[in-house]
Amino acid sequence: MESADVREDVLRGQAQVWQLMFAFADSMALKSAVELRLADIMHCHGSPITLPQLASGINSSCPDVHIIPSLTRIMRMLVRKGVFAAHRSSDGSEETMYGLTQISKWLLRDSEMSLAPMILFQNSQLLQAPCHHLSQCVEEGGHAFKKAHGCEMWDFASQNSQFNNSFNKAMACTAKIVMSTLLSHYKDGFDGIRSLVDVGGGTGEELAEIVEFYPHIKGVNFDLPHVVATAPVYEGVSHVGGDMLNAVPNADAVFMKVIVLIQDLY
Ligand SMILES: C[S@@+](CC[C@H](N)C(=O)[O-])C[C@H]1O[C@@H](n2cnc3c(N)ncnc32)[C@H](O)[C@@H]1O
Repeated sequence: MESADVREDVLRGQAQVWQLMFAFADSMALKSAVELRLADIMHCHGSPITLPQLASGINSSCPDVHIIPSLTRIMRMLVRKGVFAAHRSSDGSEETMYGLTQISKWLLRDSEMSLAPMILFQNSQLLQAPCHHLSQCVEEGGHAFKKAHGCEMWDFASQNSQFNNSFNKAMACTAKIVMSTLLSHYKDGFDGIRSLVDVGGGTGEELAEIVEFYPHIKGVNFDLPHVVATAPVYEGVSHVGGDMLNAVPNADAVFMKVIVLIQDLY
């Protein structure tokens, strides 16, 4: 007969399966927080906020009374994960007040340091669809993106402007975060360089950060034509479209970030 400890372990294993089974619900709740701009509503309010106040800040044609039940459930999940803070009001009303945490500050849409575009992209239906083909990739080989969408990701992006924009914004939002750390630690690395080409540089944000820090550098942002076609103008940076598998523009040094690995993934 099984001991009580073994039975306890078996039941714990079962509970962990349920947690894994519903792990997607966490990322979907996070995505909905960004879509509904919950962090921005709290930020604009400037102090902890009640659920009806949060509901009234949501851009919806529905009366608040219809919004509140589903918003309550989403907030419950997000508070449990530490995305938002919740505490009882001190005015004696017993109402729950919601506020930002160090996690939700990264969800602010208009902040310079925001992961909102990355959250929206990573959890979009278009990027989630390939995940349903993982076992098929093991069984047959091949790439999940192609199985889901019928072509490689870069070709898909060149034909689908919504996906292209969402991808480029997702990449760009990490540029400020990563580059500020890189530039403060890799101090002397750029000193002797007069020109720098960022291969697979997206819409040029990371190179713009480098050139702003080292204005003596002439920056060349190199990426696929459909990507540079949407790139903003940055002082000291020129955009060149092409395929790095054929040739890359000449420069004193080449910068590459998150490029080699993804060639294999997609
Ligand atoms: C994961 S993103 C990284 C973007 C940026 N380096 C960063 O770290 O945020 C990969 C980039 O490589 C570009 N890319 C993919 N294949 C390419 C190719 N054959 N030639 C030039 N760029 C390419 C994509 O368009 C995309 O902008």
